[in-house]
Amino acid sequence: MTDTLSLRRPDDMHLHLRDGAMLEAVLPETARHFARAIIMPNLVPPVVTARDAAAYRDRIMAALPDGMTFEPLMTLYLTEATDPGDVAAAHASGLIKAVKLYPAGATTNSQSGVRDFDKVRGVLETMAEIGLPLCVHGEVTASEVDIFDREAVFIERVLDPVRRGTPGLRVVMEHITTEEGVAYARAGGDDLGATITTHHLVINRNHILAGGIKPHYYCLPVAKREKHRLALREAATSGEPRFFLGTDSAPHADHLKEHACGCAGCFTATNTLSILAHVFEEENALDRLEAFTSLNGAAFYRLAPNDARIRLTKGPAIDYPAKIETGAGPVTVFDPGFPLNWKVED
Ligand SMILES: NC(=O)N[C@@H](CC(=O)O)C(=O)O
Ligand SMILES: [Zn+2]
Ligand SMILES: [Zn+2]
Repeated sequence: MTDTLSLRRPDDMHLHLRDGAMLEAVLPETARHFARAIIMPNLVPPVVTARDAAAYRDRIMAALPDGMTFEPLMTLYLTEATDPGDVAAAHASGLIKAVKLYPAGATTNSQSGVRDFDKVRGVLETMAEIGLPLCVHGEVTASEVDIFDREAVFIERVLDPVRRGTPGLRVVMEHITTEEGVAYARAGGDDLGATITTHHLVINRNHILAGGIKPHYYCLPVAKREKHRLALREAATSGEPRFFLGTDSAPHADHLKEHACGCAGCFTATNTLSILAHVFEEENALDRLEAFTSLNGAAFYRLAPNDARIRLTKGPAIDYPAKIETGAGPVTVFDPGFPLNWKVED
């Protein structure tokens, strides 16, 4: 029986660090275990220009506690006014690793996102030329589309036409939640990747709604029915290069989650690796955990994998905080609903 695991230091290819007091509190939770992360740009106001991204990167590095190392991989928030020249320059200088597409109104702080895809055609064409990935929040926003169908409908109505209209565009389907998402990612070539979150491997929609509403399990895309969770577990543990970890760890202060109109997002940075080891062990796939957390994402982003390693050991249930304190209020740590026996060693 395996009770020790050594992995190359992981990368989180979809992370929300926020800003200010929240950034200060959540950054160490990620930097403790992860070497790098793709940093989501949905601040208020969003990170739209190269200048915004450089300033945000500096604030992240200033918030990093002494003695910790971490490399933020910056992204730009795509708007209908984004300048292709600014994007190309930010890529050429090494400042940004991706551009993020939020359909306007799809999720937290997406109101500056894209409504009319014709308006971003020039940027997408530039990105295809220079090989810069587009990270996509893949949900339609049409009010008549059922929230549980919004990902599958997006693939058909938006993602597939955009990809066909911009040959060579490299795309990451972010936080996929459905068997349709898994199948579409699999049908693509090397220019298509997909992130899978920790929480979508653990919860289905019953966790949110059965026996009382559980706001800390509410995120977007919303967790779907059990067959979709099983499809995600199969994909994540398959070792296939197109699937990699993007935790989408998305902190919101408790008073904004436990609210009549609660925010979407699960905060998983603190215990993600312990949960993933548990899930991969259940699927008899511990030998493929490193591909998911540390190799596949780096390869997609054309980065060398990290040289440093982390070690996990299996033992008595670990302790982790139910909440972390932040200057913006307490933030609840995702509760997987089972004890965690895999511990990341210091
Ligand atoms: N995933 C979420 O539920 N929330 C994210 C936004 C996002 O990634 O869609 C957030 O910024 O809070
Ligand atoms: Zn999203
Ligand atoms: Zn996100």
